[in-house]
Amino acid sequence: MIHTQALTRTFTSGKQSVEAVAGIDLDIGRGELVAVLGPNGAGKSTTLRMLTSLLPPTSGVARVAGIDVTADPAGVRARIGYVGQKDGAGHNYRVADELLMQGRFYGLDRAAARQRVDELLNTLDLPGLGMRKVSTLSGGQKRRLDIALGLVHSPGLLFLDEPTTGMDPQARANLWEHIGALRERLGMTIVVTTHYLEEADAMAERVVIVDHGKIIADDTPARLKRNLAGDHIDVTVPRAQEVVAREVLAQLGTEPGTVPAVVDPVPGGAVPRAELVGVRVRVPSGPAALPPALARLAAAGVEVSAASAQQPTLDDVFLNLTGRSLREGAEA
Ligand SMILES: Nc1ncnc2c1ncn2[C@@H]1O[C@H](COP(=O)(O)OP(=O)(O)OP(=O)(O)O)[C@@H](O)[C@H]1O
Repeated sequence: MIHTQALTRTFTSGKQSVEAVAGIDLDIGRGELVAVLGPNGAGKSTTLRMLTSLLPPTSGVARVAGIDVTADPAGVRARIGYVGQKDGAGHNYRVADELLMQGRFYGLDRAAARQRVDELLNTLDLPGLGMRKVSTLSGGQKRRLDIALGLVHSPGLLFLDEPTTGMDPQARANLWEHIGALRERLGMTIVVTTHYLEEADAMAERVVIVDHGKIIADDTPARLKRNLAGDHIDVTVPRAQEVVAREVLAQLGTEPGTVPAVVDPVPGGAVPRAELVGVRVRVPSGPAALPPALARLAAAGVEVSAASAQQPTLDDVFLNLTGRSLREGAEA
C-alpha cells in the first residue's frame, strides 16, 4: 500500500536549512495498522504530508496505493483519507451537512452521499448528532467527525496525524476503539502518528520509530521491547551501600543460562529520600530475577528499602536507541 525509498524533505528559509526527513525507506502492506512514533520535530508530520501528496519530496520515491505521489498527486488524494492535526470541520455547519458537502465534493450523487453520511455517523458512533452544529460537539466527537470526513469517499488507506493529542485518556481510548473497528470492519490500512507511547504499544501491531528524520526502529511493540530493551529490576538502597549493591547485582548475570546484567542508575533520580539511591539492573526476566537478587543483597548486608521488577516500555526502547527519553515534552 505504501512504498518509499530514500525519501527526503529539506526546508530552507534564508541561509538556514532543516533536513526534516532524511532518507526514509518504508513498506506498509494492505490492512496494516501502523503507529509512527517519535519526539517533537522528528519528521512524522512532514513524512505524512509527503505521503498524502500535500508536500512534494526533495528527493526519493514515494508510491501510495500504487501511485507515485509526485507524478500523480490527485490520484493519490482520490484513494486516501487524511485527517490532519487541526479540526477540519466548519464550526457553524451542521454535522450531516458538513459530511454531505464532502461527499458531493468527492463526486457522490445526493442519494449516495446521504447513504454514506448515515453509514459514517453510525460507524463512528455519532448517530443523532447529524443535526447538531459542529461547534456544539465535544472534543472527542469532533475528532470522530474529522475521521468521518476523511472516510466519505471510502478510501482504502487512512492517515491520521496525532488524532488523540490533547484528549483526555477516556476519549483517547474510545477513539482508538473506533480506529480498530474501522480496520476490522472495512479492512482499511491505517497509519497513525502519535506522541503517546502507551497508545502505540497497546493499539498498533507495528511501530515505526522516527528520530531526526530517519527510521531508527520498525517492528511489533513486543519485539521492539524484547530485542531493544528487556526487563529490569530496580532496588532502592542506602547511598553508602550503592557500590556493594551494584557489585552484587552485576553478578546476577554471571549465573549459567542468563545474560550478563547491565547496571544503570535509575533515570530521573526516583529515590524516596536523599540518603537513598536507586540501582537498576537489566535482566532476561524481571519477575524471575527479583527473588535471587534480594537474597544476594541481604546476604551481602545491603538494606533494601524498595524493589520492583519492571517490564520494558517503548520509552525504554527509545532510551536505549538514542540515550534520550521520548517522554520529554511528550505530554505537552
Ligand atoms: N514549513 C516548514 N518550514 C521550515 N521547517 C519546517 C517546516 N515544517 C516542518 N519543519 C521542521 O522540520 C522538522 C520536522 O517537523 P515535523 O513537523 O515533521 O515533526 P513532527 O515529528 O511531526 O513533530 P511534532 O510531533 O511536534 O508534530 C522540525 O525541525 C520542523 O521545525
